[in-house]
Amino acid sequence: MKARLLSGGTWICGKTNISKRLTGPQFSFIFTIQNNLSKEDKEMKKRVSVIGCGALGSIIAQSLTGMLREQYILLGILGATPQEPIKPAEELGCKAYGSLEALLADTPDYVVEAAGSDAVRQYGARILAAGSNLILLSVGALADETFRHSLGQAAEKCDCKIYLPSGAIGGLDVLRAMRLMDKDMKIRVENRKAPHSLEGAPGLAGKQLSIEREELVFSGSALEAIRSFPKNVNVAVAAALSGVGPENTTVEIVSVPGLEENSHCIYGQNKSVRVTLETSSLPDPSNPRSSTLAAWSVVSLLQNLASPFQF
Ligand SMILES: NC(=O)C1=CN([C@@H]2O[C@H](COP(=O)(O)OP(=O)(O)OC[C@H]3O[C@@H](n4cnc5c(N)ncnc54)[C@H](OP(=O)(O)O)[C@@H]3O)[C@@H](O)[C@H]2O)C=CC1
Ligand SMILES: O=C([O-])CC(=O)C(=O)O
Repeated sequence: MKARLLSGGTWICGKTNISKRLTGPQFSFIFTIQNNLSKEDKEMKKRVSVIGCGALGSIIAQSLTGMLREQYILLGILGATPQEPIKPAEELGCKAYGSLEALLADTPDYVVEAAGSDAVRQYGARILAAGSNLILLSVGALADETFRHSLGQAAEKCDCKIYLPSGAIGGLDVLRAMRLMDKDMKIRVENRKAPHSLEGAPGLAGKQLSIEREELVFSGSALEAIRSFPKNVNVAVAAALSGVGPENTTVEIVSVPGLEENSHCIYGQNKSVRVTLETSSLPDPSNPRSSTLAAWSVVSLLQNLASPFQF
Protein backbone atom coordinates (compact mmCIF):
# COMPACT_ATOMS: atom_id res chain seq x y z
CA MET A 1 0.00 0.00 0.00
CA LYS A 2 1.27 3.47 -0.86
CA ALA A 3 0.82 6.43 1.46
CA ARG A 4 1.66 10.03 0.81
CA LEU A 5 1.03 13.43 2.32
CA LEU A 6 -1.04 15.65 0.08
CA SER A 7 -0.28 19.38 0.13
CA GLY A 8 -3.40 20.14 2.18
CA GLY A 9 -2.10 17.99 5.03
CA THR A 10 -4.10 14.81 4.30
CA TRP A 11 -2.60 11.34 4.27
CA ILE A 12 -3.74 9.23 1.38
CA CYS A 13 -3.40 5.44 1.72
CA GLY A 14 -4.52 3.43 -1.26
CA LYS A 15 -7.98 4.82 -1.95
CA THR A 16 -8.59 6.01 1.65
CA ASN A 17 -8.15 9.63 2.63
CA ILE A 18 -7.20 10.15 6.28
CA SER A 19 -7.28 13.59 7.83
CA LYS A 20 -4.13 15.02 9.35
CA ARG A 21 -6.15 15.96 12.45
CA LEU A 22 -6.57 12.29 13.42
CA THR A 23 -4.83 11.34 16.65
CA GLY A 24 -4.56 8.30 18.93
CA PRO A 25 -5.14 4.82 17.41
CA GLN A 26 -5.86 6.20 13.97
CA PHE A 27 -2.60 8.08 13.97
CA SER A 28 -0.63 5.02 15.01
CA PHE A 29 -2.35 3.11 12.17
CA ILE A 30 -1.03 5.67 9.72
CA PHE A 31 2.36 5.55 11.32
CA THR A 32 2.50 1.75 11.03
CA ILE A 33 1.71 1.98 7.33
CA GLN A 34 4.53 4.46 6.93
CA ASN A 35 6.99 2.20 8.72
CA ASN A 36 6.02 -0.82 6.60
CA LEU A 37 6.75 0.97 3.35
CA SER A 38 9.79 -0.01 1.36
CA LYS A 39 12.44 2.64 0.84
CA GLU A 40 11.27 3.07 -2.75
CA ASP A 41 7.64 3.51 -1.74
CA LYS A 42 8.60 6.11 0.85
CA GLU A 43 10.36 8.03 -1.86
CA MET A 44 7.27 7.61 -4.08
CA LYS A 45 9.24 6.67 -7.13
CA LYS A 46 7.22 5.85 -10.22
CA ARG A 47 7.51 2.26 -11.45
CA VAL A 48 8.34 1.54 -15.08
CA SER A 49 8.51 -1.55 -17.30
CA VAL A 50 10.10 -1.52 -20.74
CA ILE A 51 9.02 -3.54 -23.80
CA GLY A 52 11.88 -4.12 -26.22
CA CYS A 53 15.56 -4.46 -25.42
CA GLY A 54 17.03 -3.49 -28.77
CA ALA A 55 18.86 -0.29 -29.66
CA LEU A 56 16.48 2.21 -28.04
CA GLY A 57 14.96 0.08 -25.25
CA SER A 58 18.48 -0.58 -23.91
CA ILE A 59 19.27 3.13 -23.63
CA ILE A 60 15.96 3.79 -21.87
CA ALA A 61 16.36 0.87 -19.44
CA GLN A 62 19.91 1.96 -18.61
CA SER A 63 18.79 5.53 -18.01
CA LEU A 64 16.03 4.38 -15.67
CA THR A 65 18.64 2.75 -13.45
CA GLY A 66 21.10 5.58 -14.03
CA MET A 67 20.19 9.25 -14.38
CA LEU A 68 16.48 8.69 -13.61
CA ARG A 69 17.01 6.44 -10.58
CA GLU A 70 15.94 9.11 -8.06
CA GLN A 71 12.52 9.40 -9.72
CA TYR A 72 11.88 5.93 -11.19
CA ILE A 73 12.29 2.22 -10.54
CA LEU A 74 12.85 -0.08 -13.50
CA LEU A 75 10.68 -3.11 -12.70
CA GLY A 76 11.54 -5.29 -15.66
CA ILE A 77 12.00 -5.78 -19.38
CA LEU A 78 9.89 -7.76 -21.86
CA GLY A 79 11.60 -9.01 -25.03
CA ALA A 80 10.53 -10.71 -28.23
CA THR A 81 11.29 -14.06 -26.55
CA PRO A 82 11.57 -14.97 -22.83
CA GLN A 83 15.34 -15.40 -23.31
CA GLU A 84 16.04 -12.00 -24.89
CA PRO A 85 15.77 -9.81 -21.77
CA ILE A 86 17.57 -12.19 -19.38
CA LYS A 87 21.07 -10.74 -19.79
CA PRO A 88 20.12 -7.03 -19.78
CA ALA A 89 17.77 -7.60 -16.84
CA GLU A 90 20.54 -9.30 -14.90
CA GLU A 91 22.91 -6.41 -15.64
CA LEU A 92 20.36 -3.80 -14.60
CA GLY A 93 18.99 -5.67 -11.58
CA CYS A 94 15.40 -5.91 -12.80
CA LYS A 95 13.04 -8.70 -13.90
CA ALA A 96 13.18 -10.43 -17.26
CA TYR A 97 9.50 -10.92 -18.04
CA GLY A 98 8.51 -14.10 -19.83
CA SER A 99 5.16 -12.69 -20.97
CA LEU A 100 2.99 -9.59 -21.04
CA GLU A 101 0.96 -11.10 -18.19
CA ALA A 102 4.09 -11.15 -16.01
CA LEU A 103 4.71 -7.50 -16.86
CA LEU A 104 1.12 -6.51 -16.06
CA ALA A 105 1.25 -8.38 -12.74
CA ASP A 106 3.86 -5.81 -11.65
CA THR A 107 1.27 -2.99 -12.17
CA PRO A 108 3.76 -0.46 -13.57
CA ASP A 109 2.84 3.23 -13.55
CA TYR A 110 4.35 3.54 -17.03
CA VAL A 111 5.08 1.02 -19.75
CA VAL A 112 7.61 2.18 -22.33
CA GLU A 113 7.25 0.54 -25.74
CA ALA A 114 10.45 0.27 -27.83
CA ALA A 115 9.58 -2.92 -29.69
CA GLY A 116 7.75 -2.11 -32.91
CA SER A 117 4.26 -1.35 -34.17
CA ASP A 118 3.14 -5.00 -33.91
CA ALA A 119 3.83 -4.86 -30.18
CA VAL A 120 1.73 -1.68 -29.91
CA ARG A 121 -1.19 -3.37 -31.68
CA GLN A 122 -0.75 -6.61 -29.73
CA TYR A 123 -0.25 -5.17 -26.24
CA GLY A 124 -1.41 -1.53 -26.22
CA ALA A 125 -5.04 -1.93 -25.16
CA ARG A 126 -4.23 -4.62 -22.58
CA ILE A 127 -1.61 -2.41 -20.94
CA LEU A 128 -4.06 0.48 -20.68
CA ALA A 129 -6.87 -1.79 -19.45
CA ALA A 130 -4.54 -2.91 -16.66
CA GLY A 131 -4.22 0.74 -15.57
CA SER A 132 -0.71 1.56 -16.82
CA ASN A 133 0.17 4.64 -18.82
CA LEU A 134 1.79 3.94 -22.15
CA ILE A 135 4.81 5.68 -23.69
CA LEU A 136 5.09 4.80 -27.39
CA LEU A 137 8.13 4.97 -29.60
CA SER A 138 6.49 3.09 -32.48
CA VAL A 139 4.16 6.01 -33.11
CA GLY A 140 3.63 4.73 -36.65
CA ALA A 141 1.12 2.21 -35.26
CA LEU A 142 -1.20 5.16 -34.64
CA ALA A 143 -1.34 6.11 -38.33
CA ASP A 144 -4.30 3.72 -38.64
CA GLU A 145 -7.25 5.85 -37.58
CA THR A 146 -9.43 2.96 -36.39
CA PHE A 147 -6.66 1.59 -34.20
CA ARG A 148 -5.77 5.06 -32.91
CA HIS A 149 -9.34 5.72 -31.84
CA SER A 150 -9.73 2.36 -30.15
CA LEU A 151 -6.47 2.84 -28.21
CA GLY A 152 -7.55 6.35 -27.24
CA GLN A 153 -10.86 5.00 -25.99
CA ALA A 154 -9.08 2.26 -24.00
CA ALA A 155 -6.97 4.97 -22.34
CA GLU A 156 -9.96 7.16 -21.53
CA LYS A 157 -11.88 4.23 -20.09
CA CYS A 158 -9.07 3.48 -17.65
CA ASP A 159 -8.09 7.09 -16.99
CA CYS A 160 -4.62 6.40 -18.40
CA LYS A 161 -2.53 8.39 -20.85
CA ILE A 162 -0.71 7.50 -24.07
CA TYR A 163 2.44 9.58 -24.34
CA LEU A 164 4.00 10.30 -27.73
CA PRO A 165 7.61 11.40 -27.27
CA SER A 166 9.20 13.70 -29.82
CA GLY A 167 11.39 10.77 -30.95
CA ALA A 168 14.08 11.52 -33.49
CA ILE A 169 12.69 14.99 -34.27
CA GLY A 170 11.57 18.11 -32.44
CA GLY A 171 9.04 20.86 -32.86
CA LEU A 172 5.82 18.88 -32.40
CA ASP A 173 4.63 21.66 -30.09
CA VAL A 174 4.83 24.31 -32.81
CA LEU A 175 3.04 22.07 -35.33
CA ARG A 176 0.20 21.50 -32.87
CA ALA A 177 -0.17 25.22 -32.23
CA MET A 178 -0.09 25.97 -35.96
CA ARG A 179 -2.85 23.43 -36.59
CA LEU A 180 -5.05 25.17 -34.02
CA MET A 181 -4.48 28.46 -35.81
CA ASP A 182 -5.32 27.05 -39.24
CA LYS A 183 -6.78 23.60 -39.90
CA ASP A 184 -5.67 23.84 -43.54
CA MET A 185 -1.97 24.10 -42.69
CA LYS A 186 0.46 22.12 -44.83
CA ILE A 187 3.15 19.70 -43.60
CA ARG A 188 5.82 18.06 -45.68
CA VAL A 189 8.45 15.75 -44.18
CA GLU A 190 11.69 14.83 -45.91
CA ASN A 191 13.59 11.86 -44.47
CA ARG A 192 17.17 11.29 -45.63
CA LYS A 193 18.97 8.11 -44.65
CA ALA A 194 21.88 6.02 -45.86
CA PRO A 195 20.86 3.06 -48.06
CA HIS A 196 21.71 0.49 -45.38
CA SER A 197 19.34 2.30 -42.97
CA LEU A 198 16.45 1.65 -45.35
CA GLU A 199 17.35 -1.90 -46.31
CA GLY A 200 14.71 -4.56 -45.74
CA ALA A 201 11.77 -2.13 -45.77
CA PRO A 202 8.64 -3.71 -47.33
CA GLY A 203 8.30 -0.66 -49.59
CA LEU A 204 11.55 -1.55 -51.36
CA ALA A 205 10.21 -5.01 -52.23
CA GLY A 206 13.75 -6.44 -52.18
CA LYS A 207 15.18 -3.70 -54.42
CA GLN A 208 18.88 -2.94 -53.85
CA LEU A 209 19.54 0.76 -53.32
CA SER A 210 22.41 2.42 -55.13
CA ILE A 211 25.54 2.99 -53.05
CA GLU A 212 26.68 5.69 -55.47
CA ARG A 213 23.78 8.00 -56.20
CA GLU A 214 21.07 9.67 -54.22
CA GLU A 215 17.57 8.41 -55.01
CA LEU A 216 14.03 9.25 -54.05
CA VAL A 217 12.65 5.96 -52.77
CA PHE A 218 9.22 7.12 -51.67
CA SER A 219 6.85 10.01 -52.17
CA GLY A 220 3.31 9.97 -50.82
CA SER A 221 1.27 10.41 -47.65
CA ALA A 222 2.53 9.63 -44.13
CA LEU A 223 -0.09 6.87 -44.00
CA GLU A 224 1.41 5.14 -47.05
CA ALA A 225 4.96 5.93 -45.93
CA ILE A 226 4.68 4.09 -42.61
CA ARG A 227 3.15 1.05 -44.33
CA SER A 228 6.07 0.91 -46.76
CA PHE A 229 8.83 1.92 -44.29
CA PRO A 230 7.49 0.93 -40.85
CA LYS A 231 10.88 1.23 -39.12
CA ASN A 232 11.92 4.51 -40.73
CA VAL A 233 9.18 7.09 -40.63
CA ASN A 234 7.64 7.01 -37.17
CA VAL A 235 8.83 10.62 -37.06
CA ALA A 236 6.64 11.51 -40.05
CA VAL A 237 3.59 10.00 -38.35
CA ALA A 238 4.38 11.92 -35.14
CA ALA A 239 4.60 15.15 -37.17
CA ALA A 240 1.39 14.24 -38.99
CA LEU A 241 -0.52 13.51 -35.78
CA SER A 242 0.63 16.86 -34.39
CA GLY A 243 -0.73 18.58 -37.46
CA VAL A 244 -3.10 17.62 -40.25
CA GLY A 245 -3.07 13.82 -39.88
CA PRO A 246 -1.27 10.97 -41.69
CA GLU A 247 -3.42 11.13 -44.85
CA ASN A 248 -2.78 14.82 -45.38
CA THR A 249 0.92 14.95 -44.58
CA THR A 250 3.35 14.58 -47.47
CA VAL A 251 6.47 12.44 -47.03
CA GLU A 252 9.55 11.97 -49.15
CA ILE A 253 12.19 9.37 -48.32
CA VAL A 254 15.59 9.82 -49.92
CA SER A 255 18.41 7.30 -49.91
CA VAL A 256 21.73 9.12 -49.61
CA PRO A 257 24.89 7.01 -49.98
CA GLY A 258 27.57 7.90 -47.44
CA LEU A 259 25.21 9.88 -45.21
CA GLU A 260 26.30 9.28 -41.61
CA GLU A 261 23.34 10.89 -39.91
CA ASN A 262 19.63 10.23 -40.15
CA SER A 263 18.19 13.52 -41.28
CA HIS A 264 14.57 14.68 -40.97
CA CYS A 265 13.31 17.97 -42.26
CA ILE A 266 9.77 19.10 -41.53
CA TYR A 267 8.32 22.00 -43.44
CA GLY A 268 5.14 23.44 -41.95
CA GLN A 269 3.13 26.38 -43.17
CA ASN A 270 -0.14 27.98 -42.18
CA LYS A 271 -1.69 31.38 -42.87
CA SER A 272 0.73 33.21 -40.62
CA VAL A 273 3.55 30.88 -39.56
CA ARG A 274 6.23 29.06 -41.54
CA VAL A 275 8.62 26.60 -39.88
CA THR A 276 11.52 24.46 -41.01
CA LEU A 277 12.48 21.91 -38.40
CA GLU A 278 15.64 20.05 -39.29
CA THR A 279 17.12 17.32 -37.11
CA SER A 280 20.18 15.34 -38.10
CA SER A 281 21.44 12.79 -35.65
CA LEU A 282 23.66 9.75 -35.54
CA PRO A 283 21.97 6.37 -35.73
CA ASP A 284 22.44 3.78 -33.02
CA PRO A 285 25.55 1.67 -33.74
CA SER A 286 23.50 -1.53 -33.35
CA ASN A 287 20.55 -0.35 -35.47
CA PRO A 288 21.30 2.09 -38.33
CA ARG A 289 17.56 2.78 -38.84
CA SER A 290 17.09 4.38 -35.43
CA SER A 291 18.55 7.62 -34.13
CA THR A 292 19.65 7.38 -30.50
CA LEU A 293 17.97 10.78 -30.01
CA ALA A 294 14.62 8.92 -30.05
CA ALA A 295 15.56 6.95 -26.91
CA TRP A 296 16.73 10.12 -25.20
CA SER A 297 13.42 11.78 -26.05
CA VAL A 298 11.75 9.12 -23.87
CA VAL A 299 14.26 9.72 -21.07
CA SER A 300 13.52 13.43 -21.38
CA LEU A 301 9.76 12.78 -21.34
CA LEU A 302 10.09 10.70 -18.16
CA GLN A 303 12.20 13.41 -16.55
CA ASN A 304 9.59 16.00 -17.52
CA LEU A 305 6.78 13.88 -16.03
CA ALA A 306 8.62 13.83 -12.72
CA SER A 307 9.39 17.54 -12.72
CA PRO A 308 7.36 20.37 -11.17
CA PHE A 309 7.97 22.31 -14.39
CA GLN A 310 6.13 20.86 -17.37
CA PHE A 311 7.35 21.41 -20.92
N1 LIG B 1 9.34 7.74 -32.71
C1 LIG B 1 10.53 7.82 -33.27
O1 LIG B 1 11.02 8.89 -33.56
C2 LIG B 1 11.30 6.59 -33.53
C3 LIG B 1 10.74 5.35 -33.36
N2 LIG B 1 11.46 4.23 -33.58
C4 LIG B 1 10.80 2.94 -33.38
O2 LIG B 1 11.09 2.50 -32.06
C5 LIG B 1 11.05 1.08 -32.02
C6 LIG B 1 12.31 0.56 -31.34
O3 LIG B 1 13.42 0.91 -32.11
P1 LIG B 1 14.82 0.16 -31.92
O4 LIG B 1 15.11 -0.06 -30.50
O5 LIG B 1 15.79 0.89 -32.74
O6 LIG B 1 14.51 -1.24 -32.62
P2 LIG B 1 15.33 -2.60 -32.43
O7 LIG B 1 14.94 -3.46 -33.57
O8 LIG B 1 16.76 -2.32 -32.20
O9 LIG B 1 14.73 -3.19 -31.08
C7 LIG B 1 13.42 -3.64 -30.96
C8 LIG B 1 13.47 -4.87 -30.08
O10 LIG B 1 12.15 -5.25 -29.71
C9 LIG B 1 12.02 -6.65 -29.91
N3 LIG B 1 10.62 -7.00 -30.12
C10 LIG B 1 9.95 -7.22 -31.27
N4 LIG B 1 8.67 -7.53 -31.01
C11 LIG B 1 8.54 -7.54 -29.68
C12 LIG B 1 7.45 -7.79 -28.79
N5 LIG B 1 6.25 -8.11 -29.26
N6 LIG B 1 7.67 -7.71 -27.47
C13 LIG B 1 8.88 -7.38 -26.99
N7 LIG B 1 9.94 -7.13 -27.77
C14 LIG B 1 9.77 -7.19 -29.10
C15 LIG B 1 12.88 -6.93 -31.12
O11 LIG B 1 13.21 -8.31 -31.19
P3 LIG B 1 13.48 -8.95 -32.66
O12 LIG B 1 14.66 -8.21 -33.21
O13 LIG B 1 13.72 -10.38 -32.35
O14 LIG B 1 12.25 -8.69 -33.46
C16 LIG B 1 14.10 -6.07 -30.79
O15 LIG B 1 14.98 -6.71 -29.91
C17 LIG B 1 10.90 0.62 -33.48
O16 LIG B 1 9.54 0.35 -33.74
C18 LIG B 1 11.31 1.84 -34.27
O17 LIG B 1 10.72 1.86 -35.54
C19 LIG B 1 12.77 4.29 -33.93
C20 LIG B 1 13.37 5.49 -34.11
C21 LIG B 1 12.68 6.73 -33.98
O1 LIG C 1 15.40 7.24 -35.83
C1 LIG C 1 15.13 7.89 -36.85
O2 LIG C 1 15.95 8.64 -37.39
C2 LIG C 1 13.76 7.86 -37.43
C3 LIG C 1 13.13 6.55 -37.48
O3 LIG C 1 13.74 5.51 -37.56
C4 LIG C 1 11.67 6.53 -37.45
O4 LIG C 1 11.07 7.60 -37.40
O5 LIG C 1 11.11 5.43 -37.47
